[in-house]
This record gives sequence, structure tokens and C-alpha cells, in this order.
Amino acid sequence: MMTDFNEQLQERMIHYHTVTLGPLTRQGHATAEVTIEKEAEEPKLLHLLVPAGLPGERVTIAVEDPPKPRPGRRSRRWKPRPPRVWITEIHESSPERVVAPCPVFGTCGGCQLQHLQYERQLTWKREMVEELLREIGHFEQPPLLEAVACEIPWNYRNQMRFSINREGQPGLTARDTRRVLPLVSCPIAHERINRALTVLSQFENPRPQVIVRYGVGTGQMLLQPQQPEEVQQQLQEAGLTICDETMEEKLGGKTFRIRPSSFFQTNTPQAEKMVRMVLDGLLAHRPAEKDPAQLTIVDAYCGVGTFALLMAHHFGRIIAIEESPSAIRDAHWNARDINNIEILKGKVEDVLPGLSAQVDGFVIDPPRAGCQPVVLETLLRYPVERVVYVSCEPSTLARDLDVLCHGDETYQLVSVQPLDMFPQTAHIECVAVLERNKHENI
Ligand SMILES: C[S@@+](CC[C@H](N)C(=O)[O-])C[C@H]1O[C@@H](n2cnc3c(N)ncnc32)[C@H](O)[C@@H]1O
Repeated sequence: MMTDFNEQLQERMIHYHTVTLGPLTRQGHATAEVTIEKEAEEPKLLHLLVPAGLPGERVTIAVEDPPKPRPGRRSRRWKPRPPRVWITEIHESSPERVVAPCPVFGTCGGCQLQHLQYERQLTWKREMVEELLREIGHFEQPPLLEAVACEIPWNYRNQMRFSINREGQPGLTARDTRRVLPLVSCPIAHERINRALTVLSQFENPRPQVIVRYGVGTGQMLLQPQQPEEVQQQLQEAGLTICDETMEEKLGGKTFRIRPSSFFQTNTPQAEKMVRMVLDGLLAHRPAEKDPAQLTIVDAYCGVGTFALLMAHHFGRIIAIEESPSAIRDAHWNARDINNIEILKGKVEDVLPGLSAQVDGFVIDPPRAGCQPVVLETLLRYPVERVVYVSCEPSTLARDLDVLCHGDETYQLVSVQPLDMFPQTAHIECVAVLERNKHENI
């Protein structure tokens, strides 16, 4: 049995192929096709994903045989993972290629696009959204705006989750594995977070991870788990202001308290623009006879109350809905001096169908999975003047817009605005504005 297993290990070889790379997938990897020929086996055509490659490039790739299950230990849950692929040589590079500044780019699972000119990252993201709106959303000519750039597309992340390896070193995990790549700096993390990471890397940290958050507008930093005395001291000596259980961040002129497990937008300068877009989306083209101070707006998936707080002085009443207990606690604290925000705890899909208030507009900012069908059904059953849909996953955005705008055509899609919250990565954020179709009466 042992001999068989050793034979299998030896069989897991690396094959080299010289190929011309195809288009980038939605995950930001280039594609390639190769034929694997083995003795006494039919030739096999493999469709591969090639990280850190660009369309049209002529490259040599290494393709590792995927692992096979150990004999006698085949689990029903075992699934072969796609073969690991990496570029070993670039023969003809794309004119859009730039030098990726990060030494672990291509291996690390964090960034996918550091090697692509930033301008091209933006057009690629717009193209992806357009494709998804056409294919999944069934919009023939989606009203898609140009992607809004991040002025400084580096060192923008105000929070990082670092994994800790067996030796206690912090880092990020290698793509498709749990292997930790120890790091003292990451080019998309805020400079203050990198300062903290440099300090942490001098100590043996407890597994499995450490979360570092930084308030760009306040200068406050929060680490979870809380650090021992000697680490805290070094962090302070590095010029960092460390908070205990909560920290604050500023956005749109307001201060938000945030606990470690509450969601908050990760790119503060882009979030400022996003808040403006949400407000404009609700206020623009409003029929003149309606005074915003008379309107009720629902902020669904409200987090710590980000949009709710910033909308509160424009509208008469805000109803905010959120399921996370820690975000709800923060939202209550953040709205403590504002008397026209009502915060409801629960899942949007449970709370919304039973809401008896007369609602005029919606802001929905769900997680990547998008909205549950019952949320969309409720929006169709009780159509409102305007919906602003903030999305961090354009495929689920396209799916949900298809439901809201097609079928009985309750809403019309006014605009979809890609906004680059996550430069150097394949993640795409969009703000979509929907208007109730004129023939729909409440
Ligand atoms: C993308 S975040 C948006 C938060 C907020 N709008 C902001 O900009 O800070 C999504 C939020 O929805 C919450 N959430 C996820 N699923 C939910 C559900 N089914 N019902 C209510 N809230 C949910 C999460 O806890 C998270 O706070």
C-alpha cells in the first residue's frame, strides 16, 4: 500500500507549457488551454486559470498535477481541486503590464491585478459589470457610468485580517491554500496598519489570526485579539493610538463607533464618494412637490448606521435594519443624539415584509450574496419612488436587478455606477439607482 502511495506522489508532477493567454475571468485570472498527454491515456484538454497573467501574453506556465486522494482514505467530501498554475517565463508581455510592487503577488490570495495598469483595471471592472448586467440581468443596454477611480490606489485598506502561522508570524494566506505567507508590509494596507504589522511580526502571535483596524479620520487603531502589554507598548512607541474595545472613524462629517466584529467600509476616501452617490441617488429627479423632510427612507443592511446617520438630516424618518448584534449596538450608539432614526434588529428578509410604515425610498447594501427573494418580492409588492442598491458583487446585483426591473417592470434602472473600493483586486463595488416606473401606482 505504501509503495502505491509513493508512486502516486511521484506521479504528481509539474508539466511546462508555452501558451498564449486568453481573457481575464471574473476572478481576475487569465485563461489558458493545454493538452496533457500521458502514456496509455487519452490526451486531456485542460482549461486553466493563470494568476498574474494578462490576455494575449505569450508565457511558459508550470502546471502541477492535482493531488489524488490517499488510497483507502477516500472521503465522500473529497473534491479534486483545480491544478495549481504559475507563470515561469514571459516571452511576450502585454503593453498593459506593469511591475507588481508586492514580492508575494501571484502567490498571495489577496490581490489579483497589481500587474495591470490602474486605468485598465477600471475599464476591465466596468466591462465585467456590463457583461454581467447583459448576461445575468438581461439589460440590452445597461445605463452604466464610467468607473470612479480611487485617487491613490495603494495603502487604502483601513482594516486587515492577518493569519498567523505555526511560528506565530502574521501574514496573508497563499491563493487556494491555508499556507501563511509571513509579511511585514502589504501594499494595499494603510501605512499605519503596516506599521502595526511590522511591530506584530517581531512577536510570537497567538493563532489563528489578528484583525487590525485603523480610523483614517481619527487616527485610532483597534486590534483583535487585544495585545499583551509589551506589544501595546511597542505599538505606542511606533506612534499608534491603540483603543481597547471600540474605535471611531469619521465619514461624511460624522463620527462612527465601530466594534471589531461590526462591518465598516474598508476604503474611507472612496466611502466618502459612495455616501454622496447614495444621497444623490435618493434626492435627484425627485418630483418637486415632495419635500424630502416628509419622506421615510429604509436603510436595509445598515451596519453601524453609516447611511442612516448621513441621511437623517435630509429626510423626515429613517428606518434602519441590521442583523448583527455588534453592529446594532454601534448603530444605537452612533444615532444616540438623532431622533428620526429607528433601528430594527433582525434579518431584512424577516423584518421587511411586516413593515407597516409608508416608505418612500430604500437604500439596500446587502452582503455579497445579494438580497433574499422575499426582500425583492416586498419591493415589488410595495413599490417606492426610488431604490439605491449598493453592491459589492455585480453578479448578484445583476440577478436582483433583473427581478426588480423585468417581469412586471415595476422599476426602471436609471444608472449603475462602478466605484473602485478595492484597487489591485478583482472585487467590484457598484451603486445602482432605480426609479419606480410611471405606470406603477402604490
Ligand atoms: C455590506 S455591509 C453594509 C453595511 C452598511 N450599509 C455600511 O455601509 O457600513 C452588509 C451588512 O448587512 C448585514 N447583514 C448581512 N445579512 C443580513 C440580513 N440577512 N439581514 C440584515 N442584515 C444583514 C451585515 O451584518 C453587514 O453589516
